[in-house]
Amino acid sequence: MSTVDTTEQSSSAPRRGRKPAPATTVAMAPGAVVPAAPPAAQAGPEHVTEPVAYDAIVLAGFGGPEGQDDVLPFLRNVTAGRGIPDERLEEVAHHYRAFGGVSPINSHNRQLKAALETELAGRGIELPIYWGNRNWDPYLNDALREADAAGHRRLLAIPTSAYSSYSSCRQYREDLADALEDTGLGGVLEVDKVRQYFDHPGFVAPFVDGVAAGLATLREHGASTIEVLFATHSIPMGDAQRSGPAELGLGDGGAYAAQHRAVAEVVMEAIGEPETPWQLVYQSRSGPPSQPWLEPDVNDAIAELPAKGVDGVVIVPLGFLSDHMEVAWDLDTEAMETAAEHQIAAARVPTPGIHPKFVAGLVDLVVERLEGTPVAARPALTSLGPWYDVCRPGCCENARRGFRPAVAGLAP
Ligand SMILES: CC1=C(CCC(=O)O)c2cc3nc(cc4[nH]c(cc5[nH]c(cc1n2)c(C)c5CCC(=O)O)c(CCC(=O)O)c4C)C(CCC(=O)O)=C3C
Ligand SMILES: [Fe+2]
Repeated sequence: MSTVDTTEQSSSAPRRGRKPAPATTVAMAPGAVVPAAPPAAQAGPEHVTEPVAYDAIVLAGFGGPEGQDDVLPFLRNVTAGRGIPDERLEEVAHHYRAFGGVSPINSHNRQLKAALETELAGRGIELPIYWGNRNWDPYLNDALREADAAGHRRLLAIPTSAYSSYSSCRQYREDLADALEDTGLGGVLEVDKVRQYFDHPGFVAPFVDGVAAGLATLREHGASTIEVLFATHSIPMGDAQRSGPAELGLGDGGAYAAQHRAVAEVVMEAIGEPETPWQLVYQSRSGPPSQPWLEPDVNDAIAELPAKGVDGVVIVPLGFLSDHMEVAWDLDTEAMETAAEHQIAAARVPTPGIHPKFVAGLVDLVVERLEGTPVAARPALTSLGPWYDVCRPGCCENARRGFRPAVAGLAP
């Protein structure tokens, strides 16, 4: 039994025991486009192809506690109005308490902001970045007030979330609309957002490096039959079905699951191992047991591996940008324990973090909107993208909460 954590492995670490990546990785180069049949990629009002003179960027984060006293107030913010019982909050608080009440997420976003500033400066783009969170200090309200005080008027938001769903897209749009309302800046500032970037080469490239390195590490440690588990946040089935615009008809898991599956497929192709078994699994489920959420859970999937003759698992945090609490607890603590229990060697792939290609990719997304890049010239590695700049009415709506105003949406 061995548990190998590749967390610290940098993308530039030598990949021993692998032949050079095959030609398919060429598709990872920024600028490469997969022009395949696009349900979403057709030019229309959802894509803005006029240049816009944005004068600042808002980095819109989730937020996390930075000490034991922050933990419960933070959790109350996250679950505000959702009737999540205190027992459940205590359960989650325990994850944070085990780490001194500090989520690494804010420090990651500070690093990302600094890396983006360096990248922008290096390209001669003079756009300041204001960082604000949905659930903790500094809040989106603070970011908007700061941008306004500095005289900015047209803001482009970069949410720290790559996929479509209520929690990963619309809720950021709604909270930005709330922040405009709260600060009284609704008529003063205009806030757009970059498209969801699940299939942007800059987001995908770090996972390609990481999965290749994870497989190599496990093989070096003697694993012979390996399965790759692409893990993302579970969400309620109803949210999944409503993720993305209904018109796309992407089936039970909606755009959310379809986007993850498509990216996972691209990653396996890019490392030249389309035949290596993989599956999409889910983590961090909450909510009452009576409510169906996306499955299987990562731990259940790991428990099934020995019966399939699998002795190594690569765990890919495909749904996340940084090693925050959902990664540190649910994957590095729980899933690693499950793997050890079942005598499966496990390697956890790094999140994009501040990988230079990821940072450059986010700046590419900003440039795309500054220049109004034609849809056909926008890089996207799956046939689902390039995703919308502006969401259709009802896109990613939350059935439980009903309609709330949101920025970056088409008028109903
Ligand atoms: C899709 C998705 C992402 C990915 C997109 C993105 O990154 O935005 C994400 C990220 C995150 N989720 C986080 C934390 C939490 N999420 C919760 C609750 C929930 N998340 C949901 C979904 C997602 N969540 C859902 C459907 C709920 C149930 C509540 C509801 O019905 O809407 C709760 C409440 C307690 C609980 O219910 O477990 C907490 C504390 C943190 C911060 C980690 C840190 O502090 O380091 C991050 C980055
Ligand atoms: Fe969450």
